[in-house]
Amino acid sequence: MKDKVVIITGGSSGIGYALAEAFGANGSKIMITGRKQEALDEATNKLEAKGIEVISFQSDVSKEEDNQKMAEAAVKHFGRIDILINNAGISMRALFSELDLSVVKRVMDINFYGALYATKYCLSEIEKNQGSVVGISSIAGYRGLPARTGYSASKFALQGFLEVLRTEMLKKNVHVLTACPGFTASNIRKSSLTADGSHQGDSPRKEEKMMTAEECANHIYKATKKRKKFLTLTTQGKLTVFLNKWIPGFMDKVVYNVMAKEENSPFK
Ligand SMILES: NC(=O)c1ccc[n+]([C@@H]2O[C@H](COP(=O)([O-])OP(=O)(O)OC[C@H]3O[C@@H](n4cnc5c(N)ncnc54)[C@H](O)[C@@H]3O)[C@@H](O)[C@H]2O)c1
Repeated sequence: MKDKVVIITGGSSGIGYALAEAFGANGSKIMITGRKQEALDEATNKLEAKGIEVISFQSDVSKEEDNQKMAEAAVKHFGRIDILINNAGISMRALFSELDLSVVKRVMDINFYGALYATKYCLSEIEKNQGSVVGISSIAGYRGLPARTGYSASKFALQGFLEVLRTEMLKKNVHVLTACPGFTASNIRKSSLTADGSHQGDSPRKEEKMMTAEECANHIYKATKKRKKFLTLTTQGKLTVFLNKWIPGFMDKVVYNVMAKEENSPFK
């Protein structure tokens, strides 16, 4: 991974920031992107203090033109792109019957279209270098989670896109990884959108009991290095994917009961 140029969207916090640390610690050159320059500056300073070669680029993944500019800026600065990690994402939590449809659109624009745009503008460079496209999906991209219609739909769509890309790139030796973390401690649940599009504010789950962002990033780093096609994390996540394939009706009940136990569950 030494000297590989890695773009990480949404790289100023959570799993994205931990990925910047993991790749950077192994000698990769990093570009982190995000919407807020202040958060990017703070993350860049912390990474530089660890001896990591890093630049930031202010960009909203849901805006196609920002992704084109991002790819151009990476090539201008580093001369190449080897790995794109489509990490930027948001979540939502509300029953579909109560949900303002603009929330689903916002989630799709970031989680699905954001990855599509970023990949579109980085792909020719990645092809030249026989590099990698990594998509950070979720267990929710294999098994729909109640009160997460928009989120699950965006991750199912992402996985469909990645599967086709992987197949199209077979003879070009471009590696495509679909990475599916399970519950990982981060801000994603606090910033989740509610039925009317406002932020949830609190996590409904015990974040301290989850995998850390650093552990998650290390798994993704290793899977990228080994050019694995799939990474499914946590025993609970693997079991969910496996059982859902064979007994989806039974899993409806299991998943309903698990999600209904969350704090302030919309089912109550
Ligand atoms: N934390 C989990 O439990 C979990 C589980 C499975 C998958 N994931 C996925 O991991 C990825 C990272 O999430 P996280 O848990 O680290 O949460 P996080 O909220 O810490 O990170 C998400 C990052 O994306 C950025 N972002 C959001 N909208 C953006 C936009 N329009 N343009 C650019 N950047 C934007 C945020 O600012 C943030 O830096 C997401 O794709 C998420 O769906 C997380």
